[in-house]
Amino acid sequence: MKYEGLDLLNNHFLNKGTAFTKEERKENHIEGLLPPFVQTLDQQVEQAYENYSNKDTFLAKRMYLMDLFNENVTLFYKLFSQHVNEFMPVVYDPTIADTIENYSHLFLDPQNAAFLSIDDQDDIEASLKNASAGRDIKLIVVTDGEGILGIGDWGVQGVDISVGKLMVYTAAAGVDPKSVLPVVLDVGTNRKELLADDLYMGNHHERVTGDKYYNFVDKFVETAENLFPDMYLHFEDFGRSNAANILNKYKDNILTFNDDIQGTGIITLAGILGALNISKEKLTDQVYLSFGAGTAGAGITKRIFDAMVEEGLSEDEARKHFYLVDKQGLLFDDTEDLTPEQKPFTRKRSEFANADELTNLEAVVKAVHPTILVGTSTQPGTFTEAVIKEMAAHTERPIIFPLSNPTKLAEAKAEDLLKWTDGKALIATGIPVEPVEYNGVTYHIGQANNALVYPGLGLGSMAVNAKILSDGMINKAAHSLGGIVDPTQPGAAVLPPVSQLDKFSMTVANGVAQQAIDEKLTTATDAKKAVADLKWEPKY
Ligand SMILES: NC(=O)c1ccc[n+]([C@@H]2O[C@H](COP(=O)([O-])OP(=O)(O)OC[C@H]3O[C@@H](n4cnc5c(N)ncnc54)[C@H](O)[C@@H]3O)[C@@H](O)[C@H]2O)c1
Ligand SMILES: O=C(O)C[C@H](O)C(=O)O
Ligand SMILES: [Mn+2]
Repeated sequence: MKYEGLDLLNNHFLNKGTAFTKEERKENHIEGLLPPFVQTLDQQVEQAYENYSNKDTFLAKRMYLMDLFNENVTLFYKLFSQHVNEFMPVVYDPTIADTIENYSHLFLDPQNAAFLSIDDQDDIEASLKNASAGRDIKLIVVTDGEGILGIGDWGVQGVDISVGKLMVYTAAAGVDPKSVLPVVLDVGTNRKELLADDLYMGNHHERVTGDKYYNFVDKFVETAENLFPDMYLHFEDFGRSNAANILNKYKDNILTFNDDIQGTGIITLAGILGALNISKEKLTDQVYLSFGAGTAGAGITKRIFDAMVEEGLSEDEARKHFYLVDKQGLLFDDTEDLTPEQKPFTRKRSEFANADELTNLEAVVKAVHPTILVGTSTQPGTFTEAVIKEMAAHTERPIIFPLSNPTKLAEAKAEDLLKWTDGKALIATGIPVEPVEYNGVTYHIGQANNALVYPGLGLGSMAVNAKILSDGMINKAAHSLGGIVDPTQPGAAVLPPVSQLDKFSMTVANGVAQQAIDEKLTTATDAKKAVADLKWEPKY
């Protein structure tokens, strides 16, 4: 189908705006619809950046960028690619949390998303076809909005996380924006203020659960697979009771990925390897404490556990290095309401003289002397001075990762962690943090956010159209981020900087594609060529 006239200007994939040449304007019947001067893409970028810079708040900046995306995808990504560091917190976390909480009130445009309602299941196929509009979809990010970041259940408003994650795929790894589709599964919401809000745009009923819920997810997966057989299916921010079930159901049969479980596991392992590269310690000597053992906490624990086993420990030996703390305190084998993912990492009460007192983080830190403390609890400020000083009293370079997002939920601030440990802590945070000056040293703080790996992992997997996403491919991604940061520099970060996101996404993509080839999960033979062939660039 040929687009011309206003249809062309209104198609954000094809629109070049003021960059349409005189000839193109004539040929496509848009002469007179634009100011006469023909601009270059660079001039458009300059003008857009000026406008962006004049907005006062992150929210206003984000709204401006979303408008730009809706007008001209090429311009949006060219601009994004030139300001990755500056735009990430605006296009993505933490600002995206504000737009999700206020989605129904801020709403202007559905941004190509497919809205699938559990109440209209016969429409699934038509909805996916309508939203894809004939495009060859290779990547879907789907959410059901139940476990958005750490802010919980936001129903259909969670669609913005699918939109935002996809924008990062393109900015970081050059995934073709024409090949992606954001999807939200609207199964209701349990957030009372949304149900009571007349302007709430989702289904006004509580979440549907059980068989009806899982059948709906099944129907979506099956329909999407039929329509888009080469698709990479990325699950995001599902609730704690469903995320792992869904991953386990599909991971051995289709090319699928759970970002909160697997993506977070990869980036945290990469961060820990980076920290150990600085401290020159061994992974198998570490004592690991997970504070918050939900989707992310348990997913990370499993990844670090697997890494210890790969480094030579038996499963039983490796398990002894792990402690999980959740709402109930330290998790024991007799703790009530354990999730299946928590069970393998519980402890026996008989291991402790004071087991019944281990109901809070400080008591557990005192009892087990962790060398690594990872926070995925959604509980702000819980890495207190007392907790951190106790930890630092028993290990030379404590590895401390407060990963809860968005900013308001982080377990601690990097500057406090450095102060409380006299600059010894090896830190990574979930959200971006400016470098911290302490005692004359500039400490760079790594961002352990899955956004540093999922784009490359996805591009590599899609490039070779791997049958599934294997543990080997995941492992490869985790080991691909080493060697970029110089660990001998004082204040070195444990992870490479977001400003190099595009570069190391390619390293991850190439490594993952090669691993898929080595494991015979693809018919492709040349990883680098496959990745380069799939990579999209913003240009006219
Ligand atoms: N940095 C990253 O890349 C990344 C990735 C995924 C998740 N996260 C963050 O991790 C957090 C958790 O996400 P999730 O998907 O695992 O959510 P989740 O709901 O599955 O898990 C949260 C866990 O914290 C526990 N918890 C609640 N209160 C607690 C308390 N007082 N003490 C100890 N534990 C407590 C809950 O019981 C639950 O098990 C969120 O803030 C999210 O933004 C960060
Ligand atoms: O979205 C993020 O910033 C990371 C992660 O997927 C989360 O749920 O917090
Ligand atoms: Mn997430």
